[in-house]
Amino acid sequence: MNKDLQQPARITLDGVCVDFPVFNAATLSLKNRVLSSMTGGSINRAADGQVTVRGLEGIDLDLKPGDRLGLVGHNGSGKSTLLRVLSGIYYPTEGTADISGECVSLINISLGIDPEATGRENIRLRTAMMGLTPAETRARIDEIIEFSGLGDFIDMPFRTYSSGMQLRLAFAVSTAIQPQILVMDEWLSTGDEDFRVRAEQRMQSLVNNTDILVLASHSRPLIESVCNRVIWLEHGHIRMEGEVSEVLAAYFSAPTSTGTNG
Ligand SMILES: Nc1ncnc2c1ncn2[C@@H]1O[C@H](COP(=O)(O)OP(=O)(O)OP(=O)(O)O)[C@@H](O)[C@H]1O
Repeated sequence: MNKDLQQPARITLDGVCVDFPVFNAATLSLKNRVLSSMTGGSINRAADGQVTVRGLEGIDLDLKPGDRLGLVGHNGSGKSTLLRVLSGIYYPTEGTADISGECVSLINISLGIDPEATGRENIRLRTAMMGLTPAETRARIDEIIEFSGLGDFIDMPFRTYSSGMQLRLAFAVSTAIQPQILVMDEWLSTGDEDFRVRAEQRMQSLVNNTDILVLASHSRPLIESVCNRVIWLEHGHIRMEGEVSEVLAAYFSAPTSTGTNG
């Protein structure tokens, strides 16, 4: 989309809750409250017996251009669920999520890949999933193929690729557009030395030029290097929010059931 026509990016969550119904939990004893452990959301049983896991509870969030938000928290604290709400994959069970701006999620870059289709066909599939029109894809496809370095293999079925070649294609297409909002859970780095250098530059450029970044990670150095604000999630709630150094210091020094954080 023409940058001049774009609305400023904005993310506003108001009281967002996400519940997951669990259909085969009939024998689950709820006497042992899950909150006694450090991991996971709360497990609840409704009057009709339906068991649900509450992945997120009462999340309020307001992100504007310039915000680089890091998400930390134990396993099961709700980081991936929140990233999926921000990517439009999950809708809140309660509350509202208003997300304005082109969003690219790098949570699962191999999502939607068809192993029987060729690399070129998979580029078209993936760019369509990312919201590009056929004309926008045509304008970018040569660059994506060039970046992937797959040469003539681009017209071979994806299933014939080595695992490194598969990742090259998935990376090249997933990072082909500069979004206003970038959602990710790891710093993507893949391929042999030459590809890794180019992938690193491309990731850095995406992160530098996105209006809003949301990054969930267990890596303290990664969050420290790219974020300017951090939320600590615990059992689906926001336990602490604020400056990077302040929140990370509290999170990494907090006692845990395993004696270690991250
Ligand atoms: N599809 C699902 N069905 C049922 N419960 C789910 C589902 N997805 C997530 N949950 C639950 O929601 C809670 C939050 O999970 P989530 O994956 O968001 O945690 P996380 O912080 O990303 O964890 P990790 O660090 O292990 O990746 C957990 O209690 C999890 O069991």
